[in-house]
Parts: sequence; structure tokens; C-alpha cells
Amino acid sequence: MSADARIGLIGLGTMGAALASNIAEKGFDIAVFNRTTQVTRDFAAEAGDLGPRITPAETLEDLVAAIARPRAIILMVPAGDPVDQQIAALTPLLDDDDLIIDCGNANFHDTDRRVAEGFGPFMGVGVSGGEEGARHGPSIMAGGTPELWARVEDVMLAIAAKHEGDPCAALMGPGGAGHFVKMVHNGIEYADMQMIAEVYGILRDGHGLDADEIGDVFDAWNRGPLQSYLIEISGKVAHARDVATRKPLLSQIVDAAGQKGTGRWTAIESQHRLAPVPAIEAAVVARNLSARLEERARGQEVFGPAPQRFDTLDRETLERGLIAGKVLCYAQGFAMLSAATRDFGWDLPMARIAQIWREGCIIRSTMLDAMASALDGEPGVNLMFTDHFAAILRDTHDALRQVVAQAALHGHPTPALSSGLAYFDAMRTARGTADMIQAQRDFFGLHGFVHVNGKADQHGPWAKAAATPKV
Ligand SMILES: NC(=O)C1=CN([C@@H]2O[C@H](COP(=O)(O)OP(=O)(O)OC[C@H]3O[C@@H](n4cnc5c(N)ncnc54)[C@H](OP(=O)(O)O)[C@@H]3O)[C@@H](O)[C@H]2O)C=CC1
Ligand SMILES: O=C(CO)[C@H](O)[C@H](O)COP(=O)(O)O
Repeated sequence: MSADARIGLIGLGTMGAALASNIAEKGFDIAVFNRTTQVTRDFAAEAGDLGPRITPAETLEDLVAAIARPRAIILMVPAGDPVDQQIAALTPLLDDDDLIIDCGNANFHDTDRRVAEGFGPFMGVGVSGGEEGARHGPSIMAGGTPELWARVEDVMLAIAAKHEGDPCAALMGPGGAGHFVKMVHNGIEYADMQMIAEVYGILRDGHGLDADEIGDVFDAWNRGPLQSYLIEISGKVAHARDVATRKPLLSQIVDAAGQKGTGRWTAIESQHRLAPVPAIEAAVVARNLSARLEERARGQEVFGPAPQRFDTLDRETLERGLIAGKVLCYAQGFAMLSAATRDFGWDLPMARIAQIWREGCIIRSTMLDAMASALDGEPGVNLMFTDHFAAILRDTHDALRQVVAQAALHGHPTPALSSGLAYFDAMRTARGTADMIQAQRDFFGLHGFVHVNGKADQHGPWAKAAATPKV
């Protein structure tokens, strides 16, 4: 076997097979390996014109032998133990300077740990865009040193999606930075999807539209300010038919959402970073709640069905409410990235992140161009406060309020939209209600508070009595 492949790839599943084909199509020779050998054989057999650029390997030894030194090997296997298992199996076969690149959705803490373990050069790279993105151009969020990035940058830029010729691939920072950015990307994805699902519920159960009519609404919105991949595919799925029954496909799908963890990790990590992302948290909770099918059915028996028909919201208000919600999803996500820059000593390229999300990834949206511009001069700013998005929110927050209020009055759960609105209102309330929290904490625990006169560690009149030991 000649050792001339530019790169290797392990894991020919949905993403790995597409990524390997993309790499070969861009002119790089690639060696591939899959745990189940038949998958490797089938992949090679179906490679067509790309066949000459693909070396199928049936053992890890053959894979390693087929790659030019210093080697670079992509892992595209499920996050967690499979990655550690592959690293353990590969490491004894590799030279000291061979590079392993985990392109799956790893938890960034695992990526940091793997780098710290020092088994050899290692990068954690977030790849977004699903199968189609991986095949024809994903958005790539790389983590690692500039030296390691330089070794694979040509491949990554070649296979990435392009926005007006600009590759949607960049180095985010060291260690787990790439996987952190991908995690937050997925958090925004969860919140955006949940808001769309909530509006879908209002159109279906509130306005009584059928699936095709709902599809038409999303199609129309995709020609306006909401234009984005998720709105586009929402229109397509609404129009789709179930192959077996010819009924609208949506009506044949059990409404229990799956999840692999990235949204949950975003919500958990946001708490550690003290970076509020309530719309993302609400979206994770909504997925968890959706899975409680039996309890929800019981609740309907006990209380009667919640969502009622209503016609007190017009389509334009719904669209404008969703625009406000969408801006708030991204604002929360970018604020979390900003907190990570602060906490981890990273220098996440905020504007560049918005740029590389403009194509290829699941949360691509026409809004990202303006987000990139807004973050360019002021990377740490909350997008809510930038001229462009403040103007949009001034124009649309009332619509979001109408959507949330009307939905609540008519029994439609809108956790993500409601959380987005509460975030907006909290973030524009200079004098909130935490004075009560601080006084309560001081009352029962003598935790102290800051007085408005500037003095810290102050106590209420109860302090002396509370401090006196009981006899
Ligand atoms: N699907 C998507 O839209 C996206 C997925 N990702 C991430 O990409 C990664 C791969 O996902 P995807 O392609 O969808 O997954 P698939 O389930 O389609 O494929 C998984 C691949 O990993 C291999 N594999 C599974 N377990 C092991 C193991 N213990 N050791 C070695 N190989 C193993 C499988 O081999 P075998 O054939 O033997 O089972 C298969 O090739 C995940 O981290 C996922 O989160 C990232 C972006 C988008
Ligand atoms: O990373 C992705 C897209 O960006 C994957 O599609 C991921 O699997 C989506 O997350 P989940 O399965 O939790 O919905």
C-alpha cells in the first residue's frame, strides 16, 4: 500500500462518508476506515468518479500505512467513549508528530482533557451542516494551535462552505475552543428550532391551518427578514407527505424530540459561565418535556386539552415576533461565547464566527451578515445593544409580546419565545427586583448586600437578632 494519501478518516457514517467524499472531490487523496468493514467496502464501491482518490482500509494498520507523513487523521465517530477508544487504538500505530482531528460533536471538556493527556498532536474541530453540509460544504470551527491548524488548513478551507468566495472555516482558539463554539452553535440551533416549532403550533392549533398552508407561511417568511436554513426546511417538512399514508408527514411523526447532548451541554455550561441563555435552556427543557408522552396524555385527560383556536394574532405579528425571538437566540449565544473568551482566556474571533456561520451550518441566516458587522468593532457587545439589532428589537418586541400573551391566554406553550421575551425585558430593566432576593438572603443567612450608597457587606435590622445564638 503506497503511503501517499493526504489525510485519513475513521467513521464512514452519515457525516464521515459525506466528509470523505467532499475531501476526495476537492482533489485530496484520502484513506478511509470504518469499524464495520462492509461499510468501508460499500463506500469504496459506490465512490464512482471519486474512487481513484479513495483508499479503503480494512485495518487501522492499513489506514495508517496509506497516509503520507506527518499524518493527519479525522475521527468522525460518536462523541464520548468511541473517540477515546479510537485514540487508544490509533496511538500505538502513529509517529510522534501524527495529528488526530476529532470532527464529531465532542464535549469541549473532553477535548481539553484529550489535549492535556498529551498522547500526541490533537485537534477538536466542530463541523456543522448535517449530511448535505459535510458533502458539499460545512461550516468548520477548529480548535488547536496555529501550527496544527496550518497543517490541515488547505484541506479545511477547500471543503468548507463558501460565502461569496470566503471559506466558512476558521481557527477558534486552543484546546476545546472549536468544540465550545460548535456547542453554542447547537444551543442556538435548539432555541431557533423550538421557537419555530412554537409558532408552528400556533398556526396549526390556534389558526387551524393545515400542513400545506403552514408550509406556505414558512415559504413566504423565508423570502423576508427570517430567511434562514431552518425556516426554509420548516416549509419543506410542512409540505412533505408520509410515503405510506400520503398524509402530511408532520401528522405522522411522534412529537417527542430526540437529542444527543450539545444543547444540554450549552445550558449547563452557561450556568457555570454565569452567562444567561434562557431561550436555549427553555428549548432543552421543551425537548425533555416532549418526551413525556404518557404524562402529557394523562394531563390532557385530567385538565382537558390546552391549546385553543384563536384568531387574535395576525400572520405579520407572528412573523415579527419570531424575528425578535430569533435575534434574541443569537444574542444569547454570542453573549455566551463572549463569557468563554473572558473565563478561559481565549480570544474567540466573534465577528469571524458570525461570518463562518453565514453558509454551510444549520443556523445560517441572512441576519448573520449584520451580526458579523456589529461584532466587528465591538466583539464583546451584546448584539441586543448594537444599532442594527436594537432597531430591529425596538420594532418587533411588541409583536413578540403579543405572540407570547395571546399564546398564554389560549393555552399554547411557548417556552422559548416567552424566555426570549423575559430576557429582553430583564435586560432593559435598570432597576429590577433582586433587592428583594438580597434582603431575603441577608434575613435568613446574613449574606449581606450592597447598599445603594455604595457600601458593601451591609445588613438589615434583623442582623443582630439573627446573629444571636439561640439558647
Ligand atoms: N448527523 C449530523 O447531522 C451531525 C453529526 N455530527 C457529529 O458527527 C459524529 C458522527 O455522527 P454521524 O455521522 O451522524 O453518526 P453515524 O451514527 O451515522 O455514524 C457513526 C460512525 O461511527 C462509527 N462508530 C460508532 N461507534 C464506534 C466505536 N465505538 N468505535 C469506532 N467507530 C464507531 C460507526 O461505525 P459502524 O458502521 O461500525 O457502526 C459509524 O461509522 C457525531 O459526533 C455527531 O454528533 C456533527 C454534525 C452534524
Ligand atoms: O450538530 C448537529 C447539527 O449542527 C447535529 O445534527 C446534531 O446531532 C444535532 O443535535 P441533536 O441530535 O441533539 O438534535
